[in-house]
Amino acid sequence: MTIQWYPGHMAKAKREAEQKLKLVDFVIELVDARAPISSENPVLHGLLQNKPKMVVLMKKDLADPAITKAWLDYYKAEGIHALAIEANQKKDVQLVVQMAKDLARDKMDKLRAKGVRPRAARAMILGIPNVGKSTLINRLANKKAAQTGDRPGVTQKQQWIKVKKDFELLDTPGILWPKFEEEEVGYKLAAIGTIKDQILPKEDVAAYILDFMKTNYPSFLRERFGFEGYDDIMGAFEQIGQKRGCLESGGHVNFDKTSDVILQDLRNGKLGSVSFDHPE
Ligand SMILES: Nc1nc2c(ncn2[C@@H]2O[C@H](COP(=O)(O)OP(=O)(O)OP(=O)(O)O)[C@@H](O)[C@H]2O)c(=O)[nH]1
Repeated sequence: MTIQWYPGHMAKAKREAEQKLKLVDFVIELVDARAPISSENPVLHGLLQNKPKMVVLMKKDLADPAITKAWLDYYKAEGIHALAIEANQKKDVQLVVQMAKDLARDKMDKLRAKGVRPRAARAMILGIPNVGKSTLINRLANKKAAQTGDRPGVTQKQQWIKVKKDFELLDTPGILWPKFEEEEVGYKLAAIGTIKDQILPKEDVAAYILDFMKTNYPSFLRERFGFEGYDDIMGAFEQIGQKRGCLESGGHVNFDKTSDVILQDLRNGKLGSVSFDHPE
């Protein structure tokens, strides 16, 4: 889904998320493993008040494994429940269920302590566009999972997916906007495909990726495009365009097509497992 985030849309998304939040015991916040800080929503922390959350770093298959591990260590040190997954790996999805059950158990214990009969803990998935919300909901709602029927929501009926006996998930995610404030964050989000290609010029995003790779992953550049370093970015585009056949009549390199090649190669992992945010 592509959304242009105007202030009115942001206010509406925030209102909807707030309404859904009232219905749940804890939140599953999805971020992109390649940029866990840049892909956080800026206001979620405030919306949660003291509601427990777990963080799922999605698309770990596309991220640098060493940096993902550093992120998990960081979250652990901060006392935040977090794990990294590849949505197509069943065992990874089971880890999400397990961690959610642990959070649910806390809730159940609190209810029991108050003398209230425990009920299934309810959670919702929240995150910025394209982070993998629908994919994870579908994986958690495997065929055996039953719908538990309608329960009154605030403005509409909400459907709950019974993932486990003691853990139910709201079947629609909360969608919040990405960060826009810092230019570099914008480039990172555009690089991983989280904000629309129209928002930042494609060639600028492709140039950002090449510069980032030159500094952080030069060997991946060599493996994919046949060179490591370069002095001028135009020369790098020329080489890639020539190598990948992004040519116009007269044999000139087409920079627009070359940008597409760079963006696609990064987004589908062909440039290697690349992380844009570091915990420090
Ligand atoms: N490589 C990889 N791709 C994933 C993973 N999880 C989701 N995706 C892909 O990411 C893209 C976006 O996933 P969605 O589930 O549609 O994301 P969403 O957050 O629901 O997106 P919106 O509807 O825009 O809010 C899809 O192409 C998914 O196949 C993952 O773990 N690894």
